[in-house]
Amino acid sequence: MNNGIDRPIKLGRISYTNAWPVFHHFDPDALQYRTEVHSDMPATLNRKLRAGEIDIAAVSSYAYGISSESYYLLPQLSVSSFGRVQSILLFLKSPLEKVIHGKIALTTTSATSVNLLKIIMEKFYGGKPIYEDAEPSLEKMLENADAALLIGDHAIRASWSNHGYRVLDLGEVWNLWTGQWMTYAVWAVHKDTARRYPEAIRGIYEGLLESKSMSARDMNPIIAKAMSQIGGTSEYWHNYFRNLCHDFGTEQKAGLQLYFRYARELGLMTNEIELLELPDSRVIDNLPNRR
Ligand SMILES: C=C(O[C@@H]1C=C(C(=O)O)C=C[C@H]1O)C(=O)O
Repeated sequence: MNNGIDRPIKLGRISYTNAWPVFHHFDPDALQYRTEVHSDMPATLNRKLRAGEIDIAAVSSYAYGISSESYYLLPQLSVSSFGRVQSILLFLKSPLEKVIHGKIALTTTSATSVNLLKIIMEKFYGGKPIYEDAEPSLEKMLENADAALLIGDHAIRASWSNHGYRVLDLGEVWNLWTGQWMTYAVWAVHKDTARRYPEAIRGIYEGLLESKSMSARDMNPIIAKAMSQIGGTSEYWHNYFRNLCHDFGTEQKAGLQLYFRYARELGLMTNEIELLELPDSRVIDNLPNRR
């Protein structure tokens, strides 16, 4: 079933629930071209895409930003929120005044949110904390730190525990200070792969879009799966997915460009970024440098 392409296309899937709507109904076996799905934490997918170990993936928007010259974005796909996101959370053991000059433990699973936290701490709050990478385990992280950043299902589970800490939702803080959307993840493909295998990439892209729209029509199967795998109530998950947006339109792009600008101002990235989207496959077919 490889239809003339010499190897499978490797697709990276974020294992956190926030990306499920885009992947849940995606069936690699229904595609014309062989596609292997690799499920992982965002930071691992960021690294694997960068290293060329996978071809196309949902990645941290920050990871896209620092390597954007190598990638096309898949249009109309992101993980974004306008305000509260409920799964990018800073748990405070000490008062905020101490945290901003104290020590913060950062989950090793993230790239966007650790840099969003730096923007919030340094640019918005005028602090300069020390950051320390840590495995995503709330109590362990807080043994030696004033606050801990968790994302995804680690953050969701920790928010349900009876921890007694004050919690900041970084999507909410970003929106309060900027009035903008925040985009945490985007879908990116290596330009090389898109040029070499335009139809295979187009097939994957259309499969992801189809999954997104099926999920938008009926969230119940995803909510049932989240309840059985992670726990929580149907109401919690309805509300969680209502706050998330998987589109990537003008407003989400404006918010992401502002995030990139602030990251540049803090020296967290260097280049200006053009959000270059996957061209139509007929256009790719005619690109002069197609190999
Ligand atoms: C909304 C979320 O979005 C994400 C946050 C990411 C990051 O911080 O690098 C990467 C991918 C998404 O998982 C979340 O993890 O809760």
